[in-house]
Amino acid sequence: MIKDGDNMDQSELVPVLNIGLNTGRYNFDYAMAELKALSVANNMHVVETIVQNLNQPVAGTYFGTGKVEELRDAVIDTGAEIVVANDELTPSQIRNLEKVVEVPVMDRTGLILAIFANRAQSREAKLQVELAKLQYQMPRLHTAMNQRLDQQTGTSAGGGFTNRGAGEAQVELNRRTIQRQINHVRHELKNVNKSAEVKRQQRERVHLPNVALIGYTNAGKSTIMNELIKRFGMNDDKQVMVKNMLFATLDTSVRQLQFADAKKLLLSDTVGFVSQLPTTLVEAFKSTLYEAANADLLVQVVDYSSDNKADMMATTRKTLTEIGVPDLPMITVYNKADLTDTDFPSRAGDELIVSAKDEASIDMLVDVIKEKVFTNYVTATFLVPFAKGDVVSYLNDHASVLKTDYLAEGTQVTAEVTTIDFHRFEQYLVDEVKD
Ligand SMILES: Nc1nc2c(ncn2[C@@H]2O[C@H](COP(=O)(O)OP(=O)(O)OP(=O)(O)O)[C@@H](O)[C@H]2O)c(=O)[nH]1
Ligand SMILES: [Mg+2]
Repeated sequence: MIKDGDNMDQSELVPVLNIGLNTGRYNFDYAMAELKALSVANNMHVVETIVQNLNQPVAGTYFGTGKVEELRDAVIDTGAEIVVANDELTPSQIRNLEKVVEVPVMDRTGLILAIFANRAQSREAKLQVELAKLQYQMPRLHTAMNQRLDQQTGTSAGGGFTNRGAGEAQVELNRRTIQRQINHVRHELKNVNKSAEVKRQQRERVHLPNVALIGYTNAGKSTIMNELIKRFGMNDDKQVMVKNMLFATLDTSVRQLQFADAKKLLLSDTVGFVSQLPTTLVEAFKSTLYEAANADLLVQVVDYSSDNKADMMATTRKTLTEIGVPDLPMITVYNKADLTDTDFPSRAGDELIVSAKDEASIDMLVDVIKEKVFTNYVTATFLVPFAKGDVVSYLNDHASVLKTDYLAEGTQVTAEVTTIDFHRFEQYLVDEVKD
């Protein structure tokens, strides 16, 4: 089930009309339900949906002539202020439709871009979305929606350009303005990337395993992240935002978790995927999903209660490939089992059926994650001279210490350590107990 927003005051939402072309795609109904949820995520309220069965879009107008007239009448009857199409439209289809319906026409790509532009938080995400939006606007300078998108997201370009009927000279001027802005944003991004890169390198130096929650939007990634932070996070760790809305998360958050046996890992919550992700946004995803691309383990979260979970998993796989995430070890977490009749928690190999709010489910998930990432541990005994107190405190902080004895020669510590730490402290080794 896709939800469309929690208790929003409809009067503050823009009335829109959704349109879609049913070309016989087997998941068409789901795609339309998702378009509605995306519209709501962009502060819109869907007053009507009109679909047409056609093998392919009409080149000039998307819908056939009769249907376009029906659409115009429906816009008048319902007071819809925008028409939102389920597919990516050509610039001329948008212009021709706008001429008839006399309200701005937006396509699925424009809608996703607008949501991202409104939600992006970090400077890097904002710049990536701005870049994607400028690239999308470039060939669509003639459309009314372009102007609206611009006003809505308050781009630095300011309003003013793109009026229908604007002269060619004006359009050319605007094109050059956009090109300059694209260059500027690209330049800014390089600087931001540098500082993000420094932070990443710092994290890498800590040598902690990196686990990333990934998957389709609204699957419950952030909810699972918060349950894990609640139980295993550091004291000052903030929770991440959970919302019953598509694209609640647009930036990656990384938190450190520590378990009772002192083992630690880094957990990242990432932006959710959606079908028909605009190609201009793939770049933006690439940089925000750096954490996923460099993870030791991917935890794919799937809404088990959705009839469309197979498609969502296929889209997730496809998007991971598109953004260049390599084939990493992955477990699959079928979430929201509480909304189904299936017993949970349960596990079959690398697949779990859980509910994020259920304690036993989180325990099972933690067990599987630990089993996957803490594989290179050895139990060893080190005799550390008293002068090397920092080594003992390091072991206390980073390893599961099983036994400590104060001997005449120094502190003797038996601990479970990573193979990296094992080699680091090999000089103090007394006895390696087992693998
Ligand atoms: N019933 C039920 N609801 C859940 C469960 N897990 C998450 N939810 C709800 O599903 C909605 C989406 O959860 P999020 O954690 O924001 O989903 P997300 O995968 O982070 O979504 P994006 O950030 O948009 O990619 C919220 O309303 C959650 O409360 C679950 O196990 N059972
Ligand atoms: Mg989220």
